[in-house]
Amino acid sequence: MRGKFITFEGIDGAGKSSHIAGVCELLRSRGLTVVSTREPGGTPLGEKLRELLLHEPMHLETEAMLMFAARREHLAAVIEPALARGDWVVCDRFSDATYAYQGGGRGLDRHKLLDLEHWVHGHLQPDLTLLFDLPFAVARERIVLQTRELDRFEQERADFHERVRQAYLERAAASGQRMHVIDADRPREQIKKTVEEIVSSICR
Ligand SMILES: Nc1ncnc2c1ncn2[C@@H]1O[C@H](COP(=O)(O)OP(=O)(O)OP(=O)(O)O)[C@@H](O)[C@H]1O
Ligand SMILES: Cc1cn([C@H]2C[C@H](O)[C@@H](COP(=O)(O)O)O2)c(=O)[nH]c1=O
Repeated sequence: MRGKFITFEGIDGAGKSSHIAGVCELLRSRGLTVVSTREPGGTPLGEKLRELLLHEPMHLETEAMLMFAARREHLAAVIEPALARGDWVVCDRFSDATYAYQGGGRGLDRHKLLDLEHWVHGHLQPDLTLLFDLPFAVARERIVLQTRELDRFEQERADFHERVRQAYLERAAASGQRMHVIDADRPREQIKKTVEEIVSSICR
């Protein structure tokens, strides 16, 4: 039987990465084989593209096309073979991020993104997407506590991140049952409980 595809989304610093390992553990405890991966990245080529995308200035359309180029490689080398084997794939970001960041944040025409999406993954969509939602100011406070250098996206102004957040919420509202909005402005333990309840609902 084909595996399931779960993605995590949210503005930078929303706290999603903190919960990915827990979800993989939960799925493995139910006897499932899990592949945990991320975008942009997830393959040797994708990780090289990630470095460029996060640190090298580039034209907006170049950015969108490189996101989808990395995704094409990721789908071909990792995601599609894993799902075909019956493994479950847990991915830190996927195409919803392109609609939110390149579409909402940067203002790229949605039709161009639809064309790229159709080319790269046709009708394949995640079975479940967890959208970690919180105000930008809260996410920013969390990010500044980290001592590392901020990447190109994290360095963007508040209005960029507000548009990304809005685009995510609009996408969630239009997604039917696929996307679940999680209030991420709460203590970690409460979020963990919500995440586990949602993920458990698709394990049955
Ligand atoms: N519920 C929470 N309350 C307070 N701090 C949190 C919470 N969840 C995560 N953090 C902290 O916020 C920071 C960002 O968390 P994390 O890296 O999980 O976010 P992220 O959504 O994956 O971010 P990015 O997309 O930028 O990689 C980390 O320092 C993490 O320890
Ligand atoms: C997949 C994808 C990602 N991004 C942005 C979003 C983040 O700012 C970075 C990735 O960093 P993270 O630590 O893994 O969150 O890339 C994007 O703009 N468009 C995309 O499609």
